[in-house]
Amino acid sequence: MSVEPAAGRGARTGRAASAPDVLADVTFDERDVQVRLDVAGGEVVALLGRNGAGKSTLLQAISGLSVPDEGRVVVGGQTFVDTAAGIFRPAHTRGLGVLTQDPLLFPHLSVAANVAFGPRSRGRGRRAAHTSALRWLDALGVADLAARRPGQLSGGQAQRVGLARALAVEPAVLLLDEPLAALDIAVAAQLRPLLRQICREQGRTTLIVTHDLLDVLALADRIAVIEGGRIVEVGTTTQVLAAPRSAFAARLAGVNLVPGLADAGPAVRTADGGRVVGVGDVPDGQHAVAVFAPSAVSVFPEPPTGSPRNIWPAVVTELAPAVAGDGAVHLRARVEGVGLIAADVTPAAAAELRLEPGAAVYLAVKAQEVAIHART
Ligand SMILES: Nc1ncnc2c1ncn2[C@@H]1O[C@H](COP(=O)(O)OP(=O)(O)OP(=O)(O)O)[C@@H](O)[C@H]1O
Repeated sequence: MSVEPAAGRGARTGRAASAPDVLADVTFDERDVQVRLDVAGGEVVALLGRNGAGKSTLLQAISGLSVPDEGRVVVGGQTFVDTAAGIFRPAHTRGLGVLTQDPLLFPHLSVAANVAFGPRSRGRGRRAAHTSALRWLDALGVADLAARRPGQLSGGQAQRVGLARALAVEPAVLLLDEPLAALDIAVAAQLRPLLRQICREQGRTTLIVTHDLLDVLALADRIAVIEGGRIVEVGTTTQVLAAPRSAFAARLAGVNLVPGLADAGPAVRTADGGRVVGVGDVPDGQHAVAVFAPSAVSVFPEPPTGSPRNIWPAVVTELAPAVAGDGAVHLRARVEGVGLIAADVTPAAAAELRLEPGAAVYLAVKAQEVAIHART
């Protein structure tokens, strides 16, 4: 897979860290949205929050699709919006790469013409724009679809074309609004590494709205959580997931995450000598994370017999009613070398196992229940 960097964009280290690449400080009265966010050059920020929180409104303020009642939007030193000074640059003059759930391709144009449209409207000649479109389609693995109409594409193909179109304008900033949400899991899993390469490995300043923990883990340097039109939590991905302060981040972090390096197994080897076996294809030695649900963890008083690949002695540290309120007991137990692991057990099992803080137990997790992903 090869995805070329857009001309003129530096690597992550290539930009001055002093000035933010994106500054948005905007208020929408009717929507009750008031947010301020800085994004540094080359940084990938994930915007999280429940439906209606204001994530898309923030992206629209930056892209020019919505006009704030008050505030400023400055990208790469250029003022796109300054309500006090009466400045508003229309969306098509901002040179940003935008991709939403639905790539909104022009149905009457071929795939190649859709991708060439941006460069054309920015003054490139027909031939140069076409050549650039083919280059981007090739980089995204869909060159063979150049002559098709959007109606002849699958969802995943259309999203690759949408990404090629967003990149063909050589955007200063990428704005991605749930780009994988409409795709089925297998197609999203194919596109995620491509997005990772485009955003992170090539150091493109990116804002991505997502509900998916896997997107956050694979792509984001920082997380900003929006609730009720306000940013309630901002931090590095590791900080927010390790110690979430907002309800949304806590729910997102409700899964077990074990970071480390990938090794054959496939498995994740932790810095403290622990190992979690799972399913995944992260190359050996790369940063990886093992992800599994508390419901996938079984608790035993003695080492279980049978097939689970992960069996760990553990000490219970905490018991609480499960967040879901379904009558299950939510337990945390410390596993040497692996860390704190959350497990859900039924109240009957909790009683039978005499689970209480300090109890010595064994945790078992089947390898098939553990997803191993590349990590930021
Ligand atoms: N075009 C619009 N005109 C008026 N109000 C709007 C408009 N679009 C969104 N809103 C309102 O603004 C608030 C924020 O909506 P927004 O679409 O930004 O949320 P979101 O976090 O992106 O949600 P979702 O995850 O559902 O896309 C909501 O109360 C919504 O009803």
